[in-house]
Amino acid sequence: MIIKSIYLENFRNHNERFFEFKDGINLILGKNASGKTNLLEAIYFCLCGKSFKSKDTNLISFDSEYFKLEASVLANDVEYGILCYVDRLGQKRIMINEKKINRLSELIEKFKFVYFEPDSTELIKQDPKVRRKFLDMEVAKLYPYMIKTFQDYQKALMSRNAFLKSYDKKDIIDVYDIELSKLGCQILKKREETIKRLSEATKEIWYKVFEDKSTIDIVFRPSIPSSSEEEYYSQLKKQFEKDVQMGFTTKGVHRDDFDVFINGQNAKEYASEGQIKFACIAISLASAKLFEKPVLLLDDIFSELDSEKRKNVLKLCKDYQAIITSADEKDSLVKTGLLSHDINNLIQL
Ligand SMILES: Nc1ncnc2c1ncn2[C@@H]1O[C@H](COP(=O)(O)OP(=O)(O)OP(=O)(O)O)[C@@H](O)[C@H]1O
Repeated sequence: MIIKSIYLENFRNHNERFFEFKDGINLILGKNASGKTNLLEAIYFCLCGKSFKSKDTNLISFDSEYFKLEASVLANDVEYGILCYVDRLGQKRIMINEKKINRLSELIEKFKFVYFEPDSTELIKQDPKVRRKFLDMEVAKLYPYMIKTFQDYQKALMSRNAFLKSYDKKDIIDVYDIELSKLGCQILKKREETIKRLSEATKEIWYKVFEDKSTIDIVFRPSIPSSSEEEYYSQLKKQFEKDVQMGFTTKGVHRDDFDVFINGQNAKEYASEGQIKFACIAISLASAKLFEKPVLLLDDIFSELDSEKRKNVLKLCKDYQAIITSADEKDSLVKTGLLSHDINNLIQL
């Protein structure tokens, strides 16, 4: 897949800008606060219909009433024109080839991308919610039909929790337990599969980029480890008294987590900041291997990497279209030899 160009109108600090990209490595250089992250956010918005961090109206330039994005994308040999429009009243319109889309999942079905942000280290350091969100995004990109399963599970969970708070008849809760077991098991299976593939790919990347003898493993921690709906259901049932006491569902896929181990030690507890950053880079690049030629959106990936590691990252990126931002001065990149390394397009903001 290739992003050929994007036009931004009143999107954050970009009032009217047009950017063209090439296949291979596109390096965007610019000073702090020049709008590099905002440009990646605009591309991200076009590819999945939302921002990675902000609500839609916050993306409108401070002094404007709306933002508009127009991206030209080539995916599976088909040309797509994506138009996104949001105004201050929160009205939102997303069109692909002049046809309004009904579900955001239509975007995720067509366009595959990987996004690395400087805050990606939160993936390891933060609470399980962040990891579940990341994992479910990976699952959704691999199996777009799972988006509906996630939504249905959330609805069933909320209904069960509401019922637990005002519980009086045990038999009614069974309806929710059956539904949660069915959906929960589907989610569990897909998360397990995805973690397995991600872990294998991460090991490969880790070795290629960091070229040392340390090891990395990703280990899934399901809240209800089970291989069938019946087993899931009976474990859910076992928690029933506790759930009534607590007033919410204490076990299920909404409490799943995964851990990252470096040299057999849990990274969250023992890894250095540098190791955590490397692990997150490796996981992001590994995610790219799960799809067929996704676009890589890599924000500030070079900071804290020495020149050897930067070159290794670039080597891995050159098989994709990668849009990489950096606050480094062009001269300093020339000095480290980075710019002689297959940069296909250099954009100075
Ligand atoms: N809605 C908005 N309207 C106008 N400007 C905005 C809006 N939201 C953010 N900005 C501005 O965008 C600028 C930040 O842009 P961005 O985060 O893309 O910078 P950057 O080039 O990635 O910087 P750094 O190298 O420091 O990460 C800030 O000056 C911020 O005030």
